[in-house]
Amino acid sequence: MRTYSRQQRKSDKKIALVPTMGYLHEGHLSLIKSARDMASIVIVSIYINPTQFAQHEDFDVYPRDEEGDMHKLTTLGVDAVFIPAKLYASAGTSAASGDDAGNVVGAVEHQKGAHETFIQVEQLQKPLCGKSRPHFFRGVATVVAKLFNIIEPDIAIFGRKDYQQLLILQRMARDLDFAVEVVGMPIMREEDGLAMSSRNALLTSEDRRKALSISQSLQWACRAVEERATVDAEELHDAVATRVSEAGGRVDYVEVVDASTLEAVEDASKQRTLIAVAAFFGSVRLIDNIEIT
Ligand SMILES: Nc1ncnc2c1ncn2[C@@H]1O[C@H](COP(=O)(O)OP(=O)(O)OP(=O)(O)O)[C@@H](O)[C@H]1O
Ligand SMILES: CC(C)(CO)[C@@H](O)C(=O)[O-]
Ligand code: BAL
Repeated sequence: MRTYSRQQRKSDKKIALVPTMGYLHEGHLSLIKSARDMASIVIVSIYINPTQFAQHEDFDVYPRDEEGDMHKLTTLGVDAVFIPAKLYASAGTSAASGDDAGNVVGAVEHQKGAHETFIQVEQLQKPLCGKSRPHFFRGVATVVAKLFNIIEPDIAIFGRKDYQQLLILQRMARDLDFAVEVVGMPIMREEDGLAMSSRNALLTSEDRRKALSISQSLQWACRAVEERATVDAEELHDAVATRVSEAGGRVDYVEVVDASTLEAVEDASKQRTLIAVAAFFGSVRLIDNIEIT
């Protein structure tokens, strides 16, 4: 992979990377189309990264369709697809592969003599998804750093659906001087408003209908702030959480935060505000968010 991308660099080609976990939908394809506008070489990676899944999470059932993905990518005319068999295997079952308490958290395969280095973006990884998935962002940052080192792209493109992930990767690139511009793109939605996600394929049709409560309540909250019906973060939190749980979702979190720092705010009209939701429908965990400017 590195040989290919270095050849492109030698002929002064600008390289854009779109990292994914496959099972591609229109959200991914929109990132790839933007990549095409920004660079002359577009590389897509597909890797279901075990280090970002806890052992109890859905690594084994995560949707996969390599043939379908390759068909979509060929139709879009991407220049290269990187599908590594294995990017990360952890060296041990002690603190090297565990959380602060020394527990093993990733679904990663443990192999003697394998990897033991991780990247952590200390503060930004703590709130929102970091609370219920403490292993998650360390796994993401480590594997994305490896992709950056292998491919050496000029630009890397991520979706704003995974908003905290985007902020963390921007911070990692800045803090560690990666020569990569980390760019965020808008959330693509189904016609009825549901944020596109590979995991939507795991929803029953009834849960698919219930899951609409996420985007609908976020839209409602955004209007409420814009119309000054309510700007109080606690009220917004309670209203969104109630709507999602009354629809049958199990709320993981609803957070009303400063969109740059992810710190809690009191008044949603005072700064660029992010309202972010994670909720389970059946065993499927979905995330979505809305930015209020
Ligand atoms: N609806 C969407 N709109 C824009 N970008 C998206 C959307 N869904 C995912 N992405 C982006 O695509 C990239 C790859 O994400 P990934 O392969 O995990 O897809 P996903 O649909 O988010 O899957 P999951 O169901 O695991 O959340 C990430 O940068 C992610 O933010
Ligand atoms: C960025 C990523 C490809 C890292 O594994 C993943 O978290 C994703 O698909 O959003
Ligand atoms: N896009 C998020 C990947 C994950 O939830 O593991």
